[in-house]
Order: sequence, then structure tokens, then C-alpha cells
Amino acid sequence: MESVLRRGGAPSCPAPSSHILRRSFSAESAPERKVAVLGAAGGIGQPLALLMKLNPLVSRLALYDIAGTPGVAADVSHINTRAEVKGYMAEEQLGQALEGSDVVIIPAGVPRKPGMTRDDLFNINAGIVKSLCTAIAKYCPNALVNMISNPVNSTVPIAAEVFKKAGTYDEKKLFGVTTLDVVRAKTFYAGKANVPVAEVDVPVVGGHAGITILPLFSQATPATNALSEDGIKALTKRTQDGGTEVVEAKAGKGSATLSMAYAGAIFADACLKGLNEIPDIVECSFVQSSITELPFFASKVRLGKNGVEEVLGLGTLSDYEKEGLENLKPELKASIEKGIKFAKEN
Ligand SMILES: NC(=O)C1=CN([C@@H]2O[C@H](COP(=O)(O)OP(=O)(O)OC[C@H]3O[C@@H](n4cnc5c(N)ncnc54)[C@H](O)[C@@H]3O)[C@@H](O)[C@H]2O)C=CC1
Ligand SMILES: O=C([O-])CC(=O)C(=O)O
Repeated sequence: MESVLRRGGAPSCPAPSSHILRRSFSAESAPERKVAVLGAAGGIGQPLALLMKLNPLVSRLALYDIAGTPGVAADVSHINTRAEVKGYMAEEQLGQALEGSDVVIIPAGVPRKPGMTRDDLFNINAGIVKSLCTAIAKYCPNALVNMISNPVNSTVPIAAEVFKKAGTYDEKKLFGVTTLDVVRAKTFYAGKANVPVAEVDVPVVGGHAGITILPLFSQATPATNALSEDGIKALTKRTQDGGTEVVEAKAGKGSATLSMAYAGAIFADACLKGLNEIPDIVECSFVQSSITELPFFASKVRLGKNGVEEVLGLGTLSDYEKEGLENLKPELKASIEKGIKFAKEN
């Protein structure tokens, strides 16, 4: 996606007419790829199922949830695109849903209500993620896992521990989806810098909660002098609070679903392109990392046929960003350790 935006094109995903896709494969000649969505009947799951059905790189789409998937699958399956859609409901069908998957996307779990932090979701979502990852280790240990369920700063370390215990862990194949932070940073920056949003790129690093979300506006392109120091601080805060902005606007009816489905579809599309060996696919993601002293960190990642091909460094940071980086480390470290501890003890 980023490579598309750098060339000034419109987002390539999920529009089937993407010039990138046209250049590389027709829908018919693209390799067979199975994508599973776990939590497919939820607020994110349903529009994400729709967007994945529109993606010509997907040949099979498995929609799994504890309830409601027959209806979602029947509905989405009538769309006249390549992917063959099947719905799977309840735990006894989880294995079938996962078997043969190349990419597993996990938006299963409870969302926030006003006044809650993402960490307040830990008690419920940690167990859900643990049991789903146990099944992934059994039924599709080689799949790329796109973790959406919050708190991402903890659920990704939980997944890593589950896979380690099962002996299937491959750090190249586990991703925390932080694309929505990038989507927001791009939108908010374009509005303030008065540049065409389709041309904007902004890396967002760190984690996916509050101050752990660190947009690097000093590296934003196209560059602008339209932003004062205070303007950048305000943009940073809005990006960090983007999720809360939606939670409050929805007033008890959940958190971001439509923009998250869009972001999740962009990230899954990037994973599929990487698997299909399309060059120069770079997205920000929360992955195992050695670019800071923390074991997991979000930064730009180059995607390839095995998942992560390269974790890219942070580049040059402004003083404000350097300060933000130091400030986020204690919280991010604690969230990572909380996830690891949970997985080890449960
Ligand atoms: N990474 C990110 O940027 C974002 C993450 N999220 C997170 O995504 C998660 C889902 O959010 P929504 O879709 O709005 O929630 P939702 O409540 O609308 O949907 C969640 C779905 O998960 C299903 N589910 C629960 N337990 C399950 C299990 N064991 N196996 C399979 N499915 C199960 C539910 O039946 C439901 O259909 C939340 O944790 C939320 O915080 C939300 C927005 C952005
Ligand atoms: O804020 C939330 O709870 C959901 C989320 O992660 C986001 O929208 O970034």
C-alpha cells in the first residue's frame, strides 16, 4: 500500500482494479490463497469479510465466529468475485476454518466502551486470543497471523508465547495490526497540511494504545511547512486518541469498525502481496523487533514470501519524537510483559 501511495496512486486495496494487481496478476492467475477471519460476525469482522471478498488475491475465504457466521457467509458469498466463501460456527468447526489458511486475521474479542482503556479488555480478550492461537498452531502453523484484537500490545506477545509453547513460533509470521494508526495519521496530516490525502505517507511506530502510538510527522510526505510545533503536537495527540474519539462518538456502541475493517483489509492485502512475492511491500506493524530494547515494537516492515522480510529502522527522529519514544517505552514494556506472563501462567 505504501509503495502505491508513494507513487501517488489511489489505495490499491481492496479495489479489484488496482494497477499493481493488474501489472502482476489477473485474478485468475494469482496464486490460490486462503484467508480466515476469526470473529467474522462482529463489527469489524463483517465489513472485513466484505473487503476480503472483494480482494482478487483471495481464492478461499473462511469466516469463523462463535455465532452468526452462516448468515454473514451466505450474504457475502453472493458477491460475484473470485473468493469461495464458507462460514464456520462454534469451536468444533474452527479446525476446518483454519486448515490450509495462508493468512489468519483475528478481530475476535470485546471492544471498548467510553471510559475504558484498551488494557481493560485484557481479561476477556487474552483468553480468546490464547485459545484461537492454540488452534492456529495446530491447524495452520505456517499462516501469517494478523492480530487486531486489543490490547494489541499484549495480545501479540500472548500469541508469540502460545506458538512458542506449541513449537510453531516463527517471528516472521506474527503481526499486530497497527494500520489504523497509519490511516488516521495520514488523514489528519492531509487535512492540516492541505495536501492530497492519497499522496500522504506517515510512519507510525511504537505500539497500539495511547502514548505508545508514535506518529513520525517529521518523516511525513509530502513535506510541509504549514505545521507549527504546536500543530504537530495536536496531530500527534489526535492520532494517539483516534480510537477513543470513535469510542466516545459511538457512545457505548463499540469502537472503530469500518475504518478498522479498511485498515485490516489493507494490511492483509499487503501480506498477500508479500506472499506472492510482489516487491517493495512495506507497512507499519507491531512485530518481534530488535530496533529498540523492547522485544516487540511497531515500525515499517518489508513483507515477503515468508512474512517479515526486514524490520526497518526508525530513521531520523525530531526531538519531540525522541522524547515520545522514551516516554512510551515503560508502558509498552509493561503491556508486553503482562501478555507474556498471562500466556506462561495459563
Ligand atoms: N488493532 C486495532 O487497530 C483495532 C482493534 N480493535 C479491536 O478488535 C476487537 C473486535 O472489535 P469489534 O469487531 O468492534 O467487536 P464486536 O464485539 O463487534 O465483534 C467481536 C466478535 O468476536 C466474536 N468472538 C468472541 N469470542 C470469540 C471466539 N472465541 N472466537 C471467535 N470469535 C469470537 C464475537 O462473537 C463477535 O462477533 C476488539 O478487541 C477491539 O478492541 C478495534 C478497532 C481497532
Ligand atoms: O480504540 C479502540 O478501543 C479500538 C482501537 O484500537 C482503535 O480504534 O484504534
